[in-house]
Amino acid sequence: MANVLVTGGAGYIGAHACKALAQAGYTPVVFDNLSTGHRAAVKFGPLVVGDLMERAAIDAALAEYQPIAVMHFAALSQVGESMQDPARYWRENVMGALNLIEAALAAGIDKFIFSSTCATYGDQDGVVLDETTEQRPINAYGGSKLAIEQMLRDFAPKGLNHVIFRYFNVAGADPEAEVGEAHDPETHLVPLILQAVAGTRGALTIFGTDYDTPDGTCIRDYVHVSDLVEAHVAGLEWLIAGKSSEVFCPGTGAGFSVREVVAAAASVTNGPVPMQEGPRRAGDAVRLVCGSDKARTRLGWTPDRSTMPQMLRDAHRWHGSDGF
Ligand SMILES: NC(=O)c1ccc[n+]([C@@H]2O[C@H](COP(=O)([O-])OP(=O)(O)OC[C@H]3O[C@@H](n4cnc5c(N)ncnc54)[C@H](O)[C@@H]3O)[C@@H](O)[C@H]2O)c1
Ligand SMILES: O=c1ccn([C@@H]2O[C@H](COP(=O)(O)OP(=O)(O)O[C@H]3O[C@H](CO)[C@H](O)[C@H](O)[C@H]3O)[C@@H](O)[C@H]2O)c(=O)[nH]1
Repeated sequence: MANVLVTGGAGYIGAHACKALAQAGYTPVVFDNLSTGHRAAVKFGPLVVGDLMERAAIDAALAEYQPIAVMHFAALSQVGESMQDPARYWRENVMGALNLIEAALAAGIDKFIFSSTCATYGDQDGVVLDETTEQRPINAYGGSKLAIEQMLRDFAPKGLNHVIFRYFNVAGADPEAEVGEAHDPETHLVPLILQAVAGTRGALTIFGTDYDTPDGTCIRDYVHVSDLVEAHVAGLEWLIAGKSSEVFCPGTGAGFSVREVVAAAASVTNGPVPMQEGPRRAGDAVRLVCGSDKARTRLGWTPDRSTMPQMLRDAHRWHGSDGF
């Protein structure tokens, strides 16, 4: 079975990608410093504990496992933290990616799949976001991801073919609850709602109820993590087939407000969601919804688990399990 190096494979999305890769017949080799990931999340192949800031550690992993491709999930990824400490985001995200890209090229790898984000668009309310939308990030997290996208375009002529996925909001968990979302601190809406329902944390605070939306709360495009990682396997097979470097926005085109997610969670969990209304969170865009079918039409991707009840049910099942 061919090896694929999965940086960040001990984290939320990377661990799901490892399961999808294993199911598709690849061996996922995780490279992770365990800063936000979990050793117990690495279930589908070997784990190399290493840091992308150390080029020699990447070289050693590539020499030992000889992967055919790299999936690069590892990153610092909190918008608020990136506004507090931009230097760390520029240093670790950008330098880590540069080390990885140079090491991959030196090892003769020509396929690279990268986790980018709709945070590269900045706050463009009223604009339907797709692969052609101008990118104007408003924080160091989005800026660092945009820099890595540019880096990949600059290195393509050297022979590194790439697929860039600009994610919107990722939610849910493996339907078999083998892996799931476990961040500490948690900042994402769905796990915070489920923790509020379970009583493992206080009431959910809705960040802003005076936005220019039908119910006053922010709107996001949520994709099921298992659908998202299937897009990555399709992206890998796209590159294996010798197709061109591409950007895809794997969103669903459906927008849900915070209140709509809370109401759906109350229905799925059969319980009220303890909540309170609070002020807006700095840096939140009003509406981030994907306006493209490119991933469906070109990759043949069908995000059929990405209904709000399904994402909430799978996340709820995972949160009710023993976790990692
Ligand atoms: N979760 C989302 O909704 C979302 C949305 C858009 C983009 N993304 C992107 O998807 C990727 C994965 O996100 P996630 O939610 O799974 O995050 P996560 O924090 O759960 O996983 C990141 C993993 O990378 C590892 N890591 C971080 N820095 C490292 C380094 N220098 N060297 C080696 N390993 C390192 C961490 O230990 C962790 O296991 C990130 O690149 C993130 O920016 C996530
Ligand atoms: O306690 C909370 C947490 C979140 N929200 C709201 O719920 C929505 C979703 O918030 P998340 O924090 O779950 O997700 P974001 O939309 O902020 O972040 C996502 O998009 C970002 C880009 O804007 C990054 O890519 C990030 O990694 C990704 O999770 C937002 O309107 C937010 O204000 C609340 O009301 N209360």
